[in-house]
Amino acid sequence: MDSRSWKVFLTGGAQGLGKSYMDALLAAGSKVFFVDINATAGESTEKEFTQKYGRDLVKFQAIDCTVVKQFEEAFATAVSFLGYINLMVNNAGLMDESKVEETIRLNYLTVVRGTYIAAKHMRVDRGGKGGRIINISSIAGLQDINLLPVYCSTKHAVRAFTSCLALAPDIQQQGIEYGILCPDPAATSMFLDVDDKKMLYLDTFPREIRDAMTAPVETITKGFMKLLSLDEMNGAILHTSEKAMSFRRMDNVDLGQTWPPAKQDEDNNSG
Ligand SMILES: NC(=O)C1=CN([C@@H]2O[C@H](COP(=O)(O)OP(=O)(O)OC[C@H]3O[C@@H](n4cnc5c(N)ncnc54)[C@H](O)[C@@H]3O)[C@@H](O)[C@H]2O)C=CC1
Ligand SMILES: CCCCC/C=C\C=C\C(=O)C/C=C\C/C=C\CCCC(=O)O
Repeated sequence: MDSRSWKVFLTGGAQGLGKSYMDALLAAGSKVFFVDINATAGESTEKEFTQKYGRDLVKFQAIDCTVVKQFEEAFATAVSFLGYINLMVNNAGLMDESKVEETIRLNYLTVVRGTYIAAKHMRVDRGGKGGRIINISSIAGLQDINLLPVYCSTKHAVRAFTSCLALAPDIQQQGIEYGILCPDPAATSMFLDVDDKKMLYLDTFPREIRDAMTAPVETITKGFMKLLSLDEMNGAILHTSEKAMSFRRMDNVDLGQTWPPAKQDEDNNSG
């Protein structure tokens, strides 16, 4: 567990993984402002955490994160509540292959927007106090998963975007560190409510296999807290599964001028 106390802005915290990250952050002494489009679930989570940790430590606002004005205004309200923000968690996400625009808008454009809003506030070289930005990608941001072409590409985009920011030449002056969490499938509504519109070729993915590879929410939260506990987090990509967690680096394999690749090259490149 990280010993620092954080002033946190988190998106999509009403339920699922975001709620669990907040629970761990609050238990470790942090103060959290969270937003979610689901007002009923958000208010219920706020009530639960207020009773558990105290009224001054957690605040919820119902917004649609894809609406830039709502996002900016909620961030400003969060700064008033917290004093400043030194941890931004872009967590809200959607997995539904039948909703192409909505998925790209929430999973990618909104993460870009949220990252820039937080970075503007945090940058030490522009009068801020510095901080960390953790963007939630997925195993689908590390591998090509044929069941989820749209979702998968948004998670690759989140991972690539965040890695690019971590490589900025003025990163030290910014005083910001960028990290990426890549969870395996986890037992949230995203997993429990999956159907053959949300995921392609679902019939090729038997229920027993799905269940066997799905991690408890607590396991993914341990990964989140591990990432946050690093003395130097900038550029870290942490994959967290039911069995293990491991840091990742993206490699680009040169296959030469022959296509299709030899069987051995294909196998070496299949993750
Ligand atoms: N559950 C899983 O297997 C995995 C999830 N992830 C990622 O983790 C993140 C959280 O996922 P879960 O907790 O599983 O999902 P979830 O569906 O349980 O929670 C997502 C939350 O985002 C909120 N949300 C949706 N649209 C919104 C909007 N426009 N504005 C504000 N809030 C909005 C929902 O109301 C919900 O509370 C997502 O980015 C997801 O892609 C990554 C890997 C695995
Ligand atoms: C077993 C998963 C079924 C439903 C998953 C629900 C939500 C998952 C969200 C993710 O971000 C995880 C992404 C992909 C999971 C799907 C398949 C994993 C296949 C992994 C592999 O081929 O190695």
